[in-house]
Amino acid sequence: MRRKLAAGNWKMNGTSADLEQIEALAEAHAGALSEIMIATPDTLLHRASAFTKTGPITLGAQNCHHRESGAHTGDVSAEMLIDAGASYVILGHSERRADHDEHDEDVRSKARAALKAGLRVIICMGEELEEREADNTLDIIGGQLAGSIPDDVSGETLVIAYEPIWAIGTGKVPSIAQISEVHDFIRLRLEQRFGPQIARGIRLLYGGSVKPANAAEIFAVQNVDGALVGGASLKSADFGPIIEALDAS
Ligand SMILES: O=C(CO)COP(=O)(O)O
Repeated sequence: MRRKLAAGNWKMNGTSADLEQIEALAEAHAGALSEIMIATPDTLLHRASAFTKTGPITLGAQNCHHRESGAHTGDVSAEMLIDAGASYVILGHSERRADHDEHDEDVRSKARAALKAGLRVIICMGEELEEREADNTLDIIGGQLAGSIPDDVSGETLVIAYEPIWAIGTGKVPSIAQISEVHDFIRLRLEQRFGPQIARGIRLLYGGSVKPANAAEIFAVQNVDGALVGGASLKSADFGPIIEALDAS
């Protein structure tokens, strides 16, 4: 049985004043059935870890370097993230693919480094609007799956987030049928590559304009095991109802 995961991606938002949002979530959802992960900026990880020592909240980072250490000014290794309090790292987010020219092979080597260090990885993938309109979505996702995911994964260590680029921060959400089609396709490809036992343990998140108002409908989809939430994860008043919808699904 896969444990549901409500994952928040704070992106480049948040200073120490916002730690109270994590504190409030930890208090309000101490008994949550779902796992709750918040990927803060690296600068907040250590202080946020004070609120996540007990209870269902785990912390994550939003990127890591593919090497363990060395002369890489401005970069952060997986081991450093663990040291600061992270147990997850989000990799291959479309914003990093666009802003930092990250490609599938970069995501794959970062994922290898993260897994080796002991982080769990959330690998993101998704299509552009033109690709969706040209009916190429499954080809794009199939390519990203094959290229971004390393061989040595398990249901414990790998989470995949399907985030259509055109749905991120736009208020637009794919139809339930579209979400279902992509998630079923990802599960099938994982089964073909890793075998049914591993594939059935890997959690598949939907991401892109998830809000309290649409969460329950999305969580009712069979192969949706949770969400990767951007804007609505910044305030506990928004993220809380999403966690409750996931617990109830
Ligand atoms: O990119 C996302 C999460 O990684 C989704 O962001 P929004 O929830 O703000 O659309």
